[in-house]
Amino acid sequence: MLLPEFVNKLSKLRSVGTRKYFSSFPIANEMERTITINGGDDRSFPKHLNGKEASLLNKESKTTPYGYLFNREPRLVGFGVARMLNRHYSSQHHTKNAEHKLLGSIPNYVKIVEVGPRDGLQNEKEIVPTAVKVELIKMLASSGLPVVEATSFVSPKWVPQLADAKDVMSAIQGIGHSRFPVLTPNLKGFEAAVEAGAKEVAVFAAASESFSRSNLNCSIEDSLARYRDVALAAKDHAIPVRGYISCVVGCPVEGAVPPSKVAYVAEELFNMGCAEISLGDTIGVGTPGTVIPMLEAVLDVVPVEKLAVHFHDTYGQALSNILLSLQMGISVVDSSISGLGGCPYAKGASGNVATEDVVYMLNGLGVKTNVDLMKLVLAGDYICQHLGRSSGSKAAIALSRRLANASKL
Ligand SMILES: CC(C)(COP(=O)([O-])OP(=O)([O-])OC[C@H]1O[C@@H](n2cnc3c(N)ncnc32)[C@H](O)[C@@H]1OP(=O)([O-])[O-])[C@@H](O)C(=O)NCCC(=O)NCCSC(=O)C[C@@](C)(O)CC(=O)[O-]
Repeated sequence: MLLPEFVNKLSKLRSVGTRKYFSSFPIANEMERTITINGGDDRSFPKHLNGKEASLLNKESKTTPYGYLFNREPRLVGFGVARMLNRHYSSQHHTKNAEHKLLGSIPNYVKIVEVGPRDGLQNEKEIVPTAVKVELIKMLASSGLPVVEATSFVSPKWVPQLADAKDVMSAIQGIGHSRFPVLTPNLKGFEAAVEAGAKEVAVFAAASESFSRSNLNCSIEDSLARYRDVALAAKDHAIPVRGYISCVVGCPVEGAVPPSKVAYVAEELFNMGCAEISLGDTIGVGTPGTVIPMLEAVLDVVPVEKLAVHFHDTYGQALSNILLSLQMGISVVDSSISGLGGCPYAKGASGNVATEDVVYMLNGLGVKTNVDLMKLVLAGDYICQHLGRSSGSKAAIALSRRLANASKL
């Protein structure tokens, strides 16, 4: 599609029924911005496009950088249209919402920690090629995500999918502005991670004894002892350590987990120097009814600014749990692109909350994330194509559908 045709298409969009959405939209500026972004960043055109359309796009990409294809149902979609939808669903329409008395306590900015390349992929049976992982990480970083957890330096016998951790780390050195922490279960993993260029690491304990044994092959106390060694070594290297706690409301073996147990582990991780503590509902059983008492117990021992939440969406409760966590002052949220994920040692647990859904909700609340939702949708499309499955993000599915409909007008 050439530029004039594309602009025609946009004018048509403005004149047929979509006026109420787009009438105040500064098309010229937005087109300029789109062209600048795409012109300066050739990765805006993912390399996973199909046959004829891909070659057309490649051929035209220098002169028509606003063209974009979704390859599941090949069609040319104006990237400007994508941007318009992005704008339509952005916080610009909702900046006042956070001033409502029910939302007044939520933070102005939320840091999203993208865990898709690690938590999202670790459970995949088929080995995902290193190049695909690297491309995914690059796409996620280019969407503006401040933190993309890249991989794990764990035993390849335990998690074969992430056996290429060293290669992934070497391929992403120096890209973008995101931080790329990695999981390290012990000193051996920490040393390997540092050698591979990791600048941040994460340790992972559990609030349930049974889960600790199945995930780490040791008791909670033994895991904390290992993590003290990792924290000491990290201090020597000036490397920040994040501490995860799994099973903060429920365990696949033990059932309900008392808030006091979570608070105990959180305080231990905090005291050993963890810069951030992420509270994981590993099997996604929590509701606001169980998450509130757990958070209250942890907030008694760890300052709110050190806490993050990490919800899986097995029972569809993740967004409500995130909203109440924000209302309780937490401003760091973990999520996974397209809702990928599930822990190999938590059978039946479904994916993490989808990053696209979290960003969509935060945009609607007028909370800043600095993440470009449409670029996330493209990253999700890329990895779902590779895995041969549809997205677990409702927002991504709805936005893709709107794009498809807009392109037909
Ligand atoms: C902790 C261990 C290693 C203990 O595993 P082990 O078998 O008890 O350990 P070991 O010390 O006896 O070592 C066994 C073998 O592993 C090797 N090994 C030992 N350490 C490493 C290492 N770091 N990197 C590479 N290799 C390692 C070690 O060298 C040895 O090799 P061998 O002599 O047999 O050839 C194992 O249990 C493990 O790797 N567990 C990781 C499990 C995992 O990654 N789970 C998923 C992440 S947690 C999660 O997803 C939850 C979270 C964070 O997302 C939050 C939430 O949702 O709740």
